Amino acid sequence: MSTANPRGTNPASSALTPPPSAIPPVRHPDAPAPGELLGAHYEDCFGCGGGQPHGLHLQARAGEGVSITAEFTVKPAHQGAPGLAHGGVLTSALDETLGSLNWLLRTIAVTGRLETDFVRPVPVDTTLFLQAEVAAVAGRKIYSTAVGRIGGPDGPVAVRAQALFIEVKVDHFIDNGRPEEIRAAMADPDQIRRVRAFEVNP
Ligand SMILES: CCCCC/C=C\C/C=C\C/C=C\C/C=C\CCCC(=O)SCCNC(=O)CCNC(=O)[C@H](O)C(C)(C)COP(=O)(O)OP(=O)(O)OC[C@H]1O[C@@H](n2cnc3c(N)ncnc32)[C@H](O)[C@@H]1OP(=O)(O)O
Repeated sequence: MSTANPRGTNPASSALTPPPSAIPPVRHPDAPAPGELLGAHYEDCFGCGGGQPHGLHLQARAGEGVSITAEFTVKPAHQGAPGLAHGGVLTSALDETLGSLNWLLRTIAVTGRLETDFVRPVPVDTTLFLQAEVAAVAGRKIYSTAVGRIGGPDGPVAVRAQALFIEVKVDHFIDNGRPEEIRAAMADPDQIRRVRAFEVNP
């Protein structure tokens, strides 16, 4: 996937254009190897968790450099129009894929802005083949792009997105999440291990 013109003919808003001071992303030395499945970052995540019956159950795999591939199959629960995926659900799949990129940087970050181009309708039962990469980093700001294809990893483009993620500390979740879920997450050793992996690294 090229970052030269990730949206085809549609320009992104200026907030999604890296500033001149931006630098190329650096893959963390402990990032999962290319081809490795990342697994869910949180069991109850709508995008990747196994604990959400109607969630996307998106599976992301590390790619080369700071890139990710992922697959998501549209289920009847994801419809907007009869037999077609809801646009917001497709954007969620893009958001999740783009968010997964931050694992390769070992940075905790949240979506600040996300713009989606819907290029083709996506029918129920279709698998969306997603590819995403970080284009540039400027301080806490991470600029990324993603594309979703149908029919196969090299099939026609159905959706494209450009995003700005903002780096946050783990306190972002602790301070803002509903206490019930935060307490449960903090009592789960697997969850703590996943978060610590980010915190102890430079
Ligand atoms: C113990 C339990 C913990 C459990 C945690 C579990 C897991 C965590 C680990 C790993 C996660 C891994 C993968 C996640 C994968 C996928 C998930 C999908 C991702 C999401 O779905 S995540 C949900 C949606 N997301 C939000 O819920 C964000 C709500 N929001 C805020 O929380 C604040 O808004 C925030 C923090 C974004 C910024 O706030 P802030 O105060 O920290 O920083 P500030 O405002 O100063 O912005 C700094 C610079 O970014 C620029 N900037 C900011 N926002 C911008 C925008 N929208 N457009 C253009 N520029 C923007 C400013 O202009 C400034 O730029 P400059 O530095 O140049 O002045």
